[in-house]
Amino acid sequence: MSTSTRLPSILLVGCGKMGGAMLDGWLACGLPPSAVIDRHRDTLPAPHVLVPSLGDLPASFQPDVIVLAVKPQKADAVLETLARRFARATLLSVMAGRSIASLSRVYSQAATDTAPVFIRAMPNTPSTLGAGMTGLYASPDATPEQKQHCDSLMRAVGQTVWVDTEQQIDAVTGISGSGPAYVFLLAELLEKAGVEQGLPQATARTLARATLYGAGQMLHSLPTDAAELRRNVTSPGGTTAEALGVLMASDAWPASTSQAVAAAVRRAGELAG
Ligand SMILES: NC(=O)C1=CN([C@@H]2O[C@H](COP(=O)(O)OP(=O)(O)OC[C@H]3O[C@@H](n4cnc5c(N)ncnc54)[C@H](OP(=O)(O)O)[C@@H]3O)[C@@H](O)[C@H]2O)C=CC1
Ligand SMILES: O=C(O)[C@@H]1CCC=N1
Repeated sequence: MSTSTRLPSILLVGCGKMGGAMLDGWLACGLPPSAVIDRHRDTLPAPHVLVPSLGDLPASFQPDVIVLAVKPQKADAVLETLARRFARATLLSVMAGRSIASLSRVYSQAATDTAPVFIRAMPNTPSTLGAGMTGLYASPDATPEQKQHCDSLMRAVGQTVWVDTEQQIDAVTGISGSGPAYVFLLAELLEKAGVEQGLPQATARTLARATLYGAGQMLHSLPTDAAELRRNVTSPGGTTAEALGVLMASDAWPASTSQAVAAAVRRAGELAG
């Protein structure tokens, strides 16, 4: 997905699986001159700056938005360094769980006279293809311009939805942040089941992946309820009904999906800090 809105310049701290996925999408959308702190990448296309640590940043560099994409457990050291360098900053955190209160506390303790504004985003890795889904929450002191900057960044790599409470970001994490992993697990399990039914592995893999792609395309392109799309596959007395009878038994998918999402949301709460 592309955007006609001009993207803000960024300082990206943490360029692993999620930071890297977003960066790929932003570079494809004409990111203005920005900087990335990363110890693994060798190059970044001009005019962007790649440095191994915050201390190596050009002194004059002032991004519109600082994107925090390190692990929640590693945030404090990063925030302490940032606070000493950027007194006024818009910080977009994609970290699961870490609350704005805990991030603000670390920032303010590290340097006095700071006025950071935190916005939380929960993206997902399909952002790398412009097919991301991001939930966003802004602290009440965020200005419309700061929110717009963060929204345009995340819309450049997919869809965005704003939520009303910070707690709801944890629910977003359990559904769409972690969600691609659930889908990839289904691909793995379908492939395995195909092999169990006598198909060559490569054939089972193609069938599983193409089926998830096709079904995903239908969900993306059609306004039809998922339940109706499911019923359209399910002939009375046919094969799908037999399979769904297994999957939809109360102790199978319905319960395990709810429990899995609840476990993710609970873990996000534990990471709040
Ligand atoms: N993966 C996902 O699908 C999603 C992840 N997130 C969130 O994104 C964040 C990152 O997760 P993920 O990308 O999976 O993790 P990764 O471990 O892949 O990426 C984190 C990156 O941050 C780097 N890093 C650590 N400390 C610093 C530092 N001081 N300065 C610069 N870079 C640093 C790490 O480098 P090194 O290895 O050298 O330590 C690593 O490259 C997490 O907070 C997670 O909650 C959110 C949504 C989805
Ligand atoms: O597993 C995690 O904690 C991160 C957040 C959502 C997806 N990956």
